[in-house]
Amino acid sequence: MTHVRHATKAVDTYRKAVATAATVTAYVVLARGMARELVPHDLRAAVSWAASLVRARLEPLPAVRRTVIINRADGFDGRSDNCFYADARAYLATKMDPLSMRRFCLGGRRGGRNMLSMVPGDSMTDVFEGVEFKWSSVPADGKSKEARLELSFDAEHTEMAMGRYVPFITEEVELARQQDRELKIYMNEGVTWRGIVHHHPASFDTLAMDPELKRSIVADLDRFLKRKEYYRRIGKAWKRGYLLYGPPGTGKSSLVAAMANYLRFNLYDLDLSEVYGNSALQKLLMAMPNKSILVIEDIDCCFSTKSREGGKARRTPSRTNNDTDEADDEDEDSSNYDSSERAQAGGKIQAGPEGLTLSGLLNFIDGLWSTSGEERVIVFTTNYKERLDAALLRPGRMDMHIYMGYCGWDAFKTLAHNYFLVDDHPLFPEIQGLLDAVEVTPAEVSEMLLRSEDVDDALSGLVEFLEDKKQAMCEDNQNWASGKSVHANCLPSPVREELRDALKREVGVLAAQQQLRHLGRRRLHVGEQLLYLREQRVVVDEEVVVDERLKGVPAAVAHVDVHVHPPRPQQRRVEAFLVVCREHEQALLAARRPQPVDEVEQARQRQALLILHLPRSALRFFVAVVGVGVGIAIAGGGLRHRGRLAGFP
Ligand SMILES: Nc1ncnc2c1ncn2[C@@H]1O[C@H](COP(=O)(O)OP(=O)(O)OP(=O)(O)O)[C@@H](O)[C@H]1O
Repeated sequence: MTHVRHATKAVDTYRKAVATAATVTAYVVLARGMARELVPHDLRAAVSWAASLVRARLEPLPAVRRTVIINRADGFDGRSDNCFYADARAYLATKMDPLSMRRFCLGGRRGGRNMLSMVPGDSMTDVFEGVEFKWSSVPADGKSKEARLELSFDAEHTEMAMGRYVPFITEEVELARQQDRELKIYMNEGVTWRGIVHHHPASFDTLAMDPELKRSIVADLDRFLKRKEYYRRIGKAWKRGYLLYGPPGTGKSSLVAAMANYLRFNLYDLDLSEVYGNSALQKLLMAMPNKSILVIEDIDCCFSTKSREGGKARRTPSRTNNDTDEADDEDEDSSNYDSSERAQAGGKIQAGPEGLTLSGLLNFIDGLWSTSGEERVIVFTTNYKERLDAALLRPGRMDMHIYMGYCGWDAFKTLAHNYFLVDDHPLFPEIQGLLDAVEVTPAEVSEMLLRSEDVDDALSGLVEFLEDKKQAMCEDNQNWASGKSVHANCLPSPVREELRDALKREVGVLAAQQQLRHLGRRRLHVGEQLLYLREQRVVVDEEVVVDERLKGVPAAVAHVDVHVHPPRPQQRRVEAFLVVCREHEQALLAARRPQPVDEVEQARQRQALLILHLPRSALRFFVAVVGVGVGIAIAGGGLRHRGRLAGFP
């Protein structure tokens, strides 16, 4: 019943509404007819004009548009290229979505990729800060022989378009170009830089290190990039310094490469032993462009202690700290060096005002770079921070000190992910426990992971390696305590340091370093393997990356094994084998086999002479192309064969 009552009520309401509408319409028609009849035509026209005036006031005006024409060729002569045309095309290519376009052009390679572009006659819209900008590709016509781009927008946004949008496009494209460009690494040769393409794959993703530290480095680099105005305002050169320190093989060079890849800056690897004086250094530094990274590796080896202590007896950087010790020994025992070596060394060792000290170098960099150039990063690396000059460690000198340490759990997980894309594995807990117990470098772990493509095999191999290391460490600790022979790498760090110093002091390992320096080698990984201290005989195997830059060239990475046999200080003998490894493993073995001393001596002397007289580039060529697979022996007091020396009293 209620339902029927509701329906009847609705029908009544509807009827009333229809009747009212009909009445209103009838009145309007009637009023219109009467107005037409009664109101004079002029009055009606005046009312209509007034109404249109009010309407025009209330309605918005159609927007005035501005159009910017961007020709392919430049303004006046029409012969040079218009840079902004290329920028705009590159920018639009990144904004085009092929899925939403009916047709588009493909071509004009950039950074090894094909670029999309509009078909002449088509247009697209880009939105910047909420404002629409219309881009059209206009075909050639009577006005212009070449197709052009047109950018149109509402006139009220003209200021924004020219002041922000156009510069934004240029900056974006410049940034993308930087990302696309091939990076280079430059080495100093005389007073010039020589560059080769730098394809180091290291990135912050692949770098195995403490994640917090990694984040802080990236944040620091980002902040540095953004602070152009800040540096200008405080009147300082726009540069940032990083000191990387830690044991060999912990990723210092990899971090430098990751920085270069992240910033897209070229690397300038300064070998101070090749710099003959202040003016040469000045020329080199001045020749470095903006957006570059200056790297000086093993900075602790570049300056003598005396120069560090106040410059009383300054020398050029070609001598190492360690050399200094040796030099002191030389005073006691000048028979250690023959006159030709002395002459050779003398080519670079000059006392006096021309010599560089570390603080001098730093001031030089500050001075030169504050007057010219900007956006530079400077990186020093060292294995021994404690040996560094106070000038370098002074607050404000190097902006960030970064310790690259042994492989921890987080670092291992990064490596495992890099090599096998695994984030978990049944062997992980065991590995974690072992990593807590032994000191192992990321380089050692990487090497173990590289040994097999099968994750189970590789991780089992790593577990075995770590267990051996742990075992050796325990044994060596016991041996060390009871005065027996030791495996130095497995000793606790302080003891190892002590040993290293003792080794240097007692047996002059650095005689070997001095020799190796003449081979143009870059870095020395001191990895003492066996110390038979009680027998007063030391065998040191030093692995030397002859030249980091040769990586990637087949057979370019070499080992130098240095064997020091020091019965008495004045009878030191140093033997160095420079052996191209990997593909030439056989040659390495052959070179180690006992051979008649005379033959070996002659052959090696020839090679040594050849190498000593070759410039670095030729040395690299020699090593890389000819593939020197045999050892080069150099002895402190003459060349000798290992077999003979092993029996030295
Ligand atoms: N932290 C790391 N992350 C990833 N890989 C690493 C790391 N450390 C070392 N490696 C691996 O070991 C190799 C050697 O490392 P790298 O040359 O960077 O060490 P380093 O600390 O610079 O050594 P050195 O002090 O002897 O110059 C690298 O090519 C890389 O494969």
